[in-house]
Amino acid sequence: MPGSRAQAFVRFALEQGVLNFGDFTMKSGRRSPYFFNAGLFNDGASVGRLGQFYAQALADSGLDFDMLFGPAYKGIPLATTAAIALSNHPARADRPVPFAFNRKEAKDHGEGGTLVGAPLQGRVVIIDDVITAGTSVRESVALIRAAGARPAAVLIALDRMERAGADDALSEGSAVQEVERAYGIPVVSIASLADIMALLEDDATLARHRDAVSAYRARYGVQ
Ligand SMILES: O=P(O)(O)OC[C@H]1O[C@H](OP(=O)(O)OP(=O)(O)O)[C@H](O)[C@@H]1O
Ligand SMILES: O=C(O)c1cc(=O)[nH]c(=O)[nH]1
Repeated sequence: MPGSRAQAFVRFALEQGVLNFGDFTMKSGRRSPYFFNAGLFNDGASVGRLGQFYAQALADSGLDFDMLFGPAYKGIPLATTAAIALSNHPARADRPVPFAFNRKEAKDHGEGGTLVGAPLQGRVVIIDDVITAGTSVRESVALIRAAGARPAAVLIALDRMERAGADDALSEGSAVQEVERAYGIPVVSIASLADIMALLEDDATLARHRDAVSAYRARYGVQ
C-alpha cells in the first residue's frame, strides 16, 4: 500500500487502541514490545473504516479473485467488513464479493459442519489481521483446497516483518515470506513494522518506545 495510506492506517490503529506499545506475550510465546489487537476495532465506524483499508489494499494489489475467506474467530468480522467495502469499491464495480468463514468447533445440528457463508469456489483471498507462525493460514489453505477451491492470496492488516521459530532456529525469511514461498501465493498487507517505526520516528510522544522496537527488529526482523 502507498506509504501515506499505510501511515494513515498505523495512526488509525493507534487512535483506536489497536496498536499498543509495552511488553506483550504472543501466541508463539515470544515477547514483543508492540502488539496489534484487531479485536479493538469494536464499533461500527472503526470496523467500517478498517474494511475500506482492506478493500483499498486489495484493489491496489491488482489481484483478481472470486471470493474472500475469514478464519475464525477474528477473521470473520474482517472478511465481512472487507466484503462490504469491496462491494462499494470502484475496482469491484458490478461484481459480487461472496465470502465464507469457518467455525472452530464443528456443528452437528442444523446445516452442520464447519463452513459458513458462500460455497468455497474459485480463487479465494484469505483475510486476517496478522501472520505470526502461519498456523491460521495453513489451516485456511487446507480448508479451501479440501473444498476444491484455490487459495489466491492472503490479505492482512499488519506485516510484522519478523522471522518465525525459536530464538536459536529462526526461519530464513519472515513468516510472511515463508507463507508466500510455501503456498506460492502473494501476501498483501495494509501496513508493516516499517510503518510503525516511521510513526515512532515522527511522533515525539512515542519516542520512548523507539529503542525497544528497534532492538526487537534487529533481533527478529527482516528488512
Ligand atoms: O500465524 P499464526 O501463528 O496462526 O498467528 C496469527 C493468528 O493468531 C491470531 O488468531 P488466534 O489463532 O489467536 O484466534 P482468534 O482469531 O480466535 O483470536 C490472529 O488473529 C491470527 O489469526
Ligand atoms: O503473534 C501474535 O500472537 C499476535 C501479534 C499481534 O501483533 N497481534 C495479534 O493479534 N497476535
